[in-house]
Amino acid sequence: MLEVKDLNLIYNQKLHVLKNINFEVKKGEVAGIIGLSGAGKTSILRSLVLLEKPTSGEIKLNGKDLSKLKERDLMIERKKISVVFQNYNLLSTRTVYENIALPLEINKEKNIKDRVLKLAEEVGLKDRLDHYPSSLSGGEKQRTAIARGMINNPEILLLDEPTSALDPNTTDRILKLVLDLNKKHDLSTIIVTHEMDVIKRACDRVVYLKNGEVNFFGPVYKFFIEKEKEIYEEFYKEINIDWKATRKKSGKENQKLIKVTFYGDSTHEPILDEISKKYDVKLNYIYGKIEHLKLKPYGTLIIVVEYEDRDIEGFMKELESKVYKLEELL
Ligand SMILES: Nc1ncnc2c1ncn2[C@@H]1O[C@H](COP(=O)(O)OP(=O)(O)OP(=O)(O)O)[C@@H](O)[C@H]1O
Repeated sequence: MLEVKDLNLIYNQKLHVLKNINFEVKKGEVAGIIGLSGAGKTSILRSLVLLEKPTSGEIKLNGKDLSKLKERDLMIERKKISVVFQNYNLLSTRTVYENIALPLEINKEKNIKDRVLKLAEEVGLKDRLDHYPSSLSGGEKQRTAIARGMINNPEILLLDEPTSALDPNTTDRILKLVLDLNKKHDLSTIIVTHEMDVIKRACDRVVYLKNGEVNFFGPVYKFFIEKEKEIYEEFYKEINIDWKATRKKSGKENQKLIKVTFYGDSTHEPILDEISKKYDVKLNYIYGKIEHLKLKPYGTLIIVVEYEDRDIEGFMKELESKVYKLEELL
């Protein structure tokens, strides 16, 4: 439904911030756009709704290239994409009710009260409708901004850093709300974030932006499995394991250092235990973790295999056939 093709954005004819960006978002999908500060996330978000006119490339919504539309047609198509900005952009002189109703008032639409009340109930703001933004918590402000974004039944909801200003419990509740709305309305949702956890817990596919380029675009599980080392080094420096030291320590004869990746149901099965017994090899676990993604878990283990005179080739072959990925690190 949304296709971004060879998108380029150059600010002031010199700063090339978005370089040949390609990705798509399907109907009902939750896509995440992640990158470190300065990677170009906000620039993409602004380009998607033509607040920034792309220097070249296409932004196709249901086959129509928004960047080529005339002002009037663009206004019509633009209404199908709602943006919830990071600072909420709520009007301080209007109550929660009046903030949510604003887009309907501007369009002089009917049944405003019914629609606002229904949505307020859905997002959990029924008891806050006559409050002003200054008396709302961060989570309530975010709910109000999301409700206002949803009031026109958009086809795409674009959320800019929806949880970066919230505590962990409120983050949980806002992500749950976003996923509930996504399911109930079969709504395509794009979340711009710098938090890996948001990608893990809420997204189906991810666009990983690095220095204005798409470094990865694909399913979230593939992203974490294939880009693991890179993203751990970039985003979680403090828990990165010392690969060099690990390699050195295990560099003896009749030993292999392997990395095993599981995905889905096999993550919780005793595969290694069974195969190691069958081939009578000894396993020394150096590092392990299980991550819970939106749909299925994935796990990584780093193991030293001690094999003496055992059939190590048979062991490796059988293990490879039963796990998502097997790598020999040494
Ligand atoms: N309107 C603008 N004019 C000129 N340069 C800009 C403009 N907006 C952003 N930039 C520059 O473009 C680059 C990408 O910025 P952008 O805000 O898109 O990144 P970001 O990934 O959203 O970062 P952050 O997470 O810090 O918000 C930065 O070098 C920034 O200084």
